Amino acid sequence: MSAICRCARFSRVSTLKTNWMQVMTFGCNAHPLQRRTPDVLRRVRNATHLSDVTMASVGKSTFARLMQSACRDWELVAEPVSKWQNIESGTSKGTDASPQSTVSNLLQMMYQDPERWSYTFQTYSCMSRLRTQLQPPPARLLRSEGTPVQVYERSIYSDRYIFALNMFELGCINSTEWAVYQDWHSLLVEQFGHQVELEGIIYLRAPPKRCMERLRCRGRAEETGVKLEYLDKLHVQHERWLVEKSTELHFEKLKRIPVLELDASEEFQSDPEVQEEFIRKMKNFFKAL
Ligand SMILES: Nc1ncnc2c1ncn2[C@@H]1O[C@H](COP(=O)(O)OP(=O)(O)O)[C@@H](O)[C@H]1O
Ligand SMILES: Nc1nc2c(ncn2[C@H]2C[C@H](O)[C@@H](COP(=O)(O)O)O2)c(=O)[nH]1
Repeated sequence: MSAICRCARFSRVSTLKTNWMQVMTFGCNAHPLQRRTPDVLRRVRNATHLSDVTMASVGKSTFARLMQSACRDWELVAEPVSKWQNIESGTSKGTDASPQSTVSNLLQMMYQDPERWSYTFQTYSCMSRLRTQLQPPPARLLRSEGTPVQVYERSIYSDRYIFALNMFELGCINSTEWAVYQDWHSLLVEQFGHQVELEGIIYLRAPPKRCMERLRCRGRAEETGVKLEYLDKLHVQHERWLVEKSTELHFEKLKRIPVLELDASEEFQSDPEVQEEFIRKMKNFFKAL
């Protein structure tokens, strides 16, 4: 790492959301804007997936509000779900036809016909996560005198090691698609290097049944057909990766990344004591990175 990079160290965090887990990762970033500041910037991404991880509904957005109200230097970068729901394509059929535009809901297509659309969905979700991870931090964080942290809801790693892997194991992505996905994913990680590395992961852990209750409570139309078994599978993927450490990972730094586990089954939304405990744990975690 160059001297310039050293004096402008960034931490990136991403959250993974799978069934109800969220992950944040931190990493060192060498974005040009970041090089101009001597501050230590911590970026957090939450995935969690996973929220996803998605099944989602572990409470990422709720957690994000808590984080941001706790500290001005902490920012959670949301996942572009609305982009997945509104993909605009221009169509121009024949010379006389005036150009028309169609809007597709890829999230809905993926849930309605996962065998047909999962690979397409993972290419688009991964691309949108990569784009998010490559964005420079906002000026407010760059100017901060404190220890800024950016947390991403999910990362390109939860895309691969939670969702895409899960879809492959469910048979919704075939072995050819899986090989192609892994090939370009590894190339992207290698090419973008430090810009996509994470320094830590925050795992918002909750039982799939609790996530299912929250998912129903949220009432997103595309998710009406989501079954508890699907959330169970996402939960297992999170546990394998973040707790049992049995998922086969392909990136050295990711194998050694620190993980902060928070019990998201608690009603942290309305309990100030639980909120304070979360904040204390996060502060200690960020400090130790
Ligand atoms: N800790 C919590 N306790 C109780 N309800 C929660 C909690 N976290 C989230 N919820 C509720 O669950 C639903 C989904 O939460 P949300 O934060 O939107 O999930 P996500 O962003 O992970 O998809 C919302 O209706 C929210 O009010
Ligand atoms: N198949 C995939 N589904 C995904 C992925 N990322 C998110 N999702 C789903 C999960 C939810 O239904 C919705 C948004 O989730 P939140 O938990 O963030 O609200 O999208 C993915 O990579 N693959």
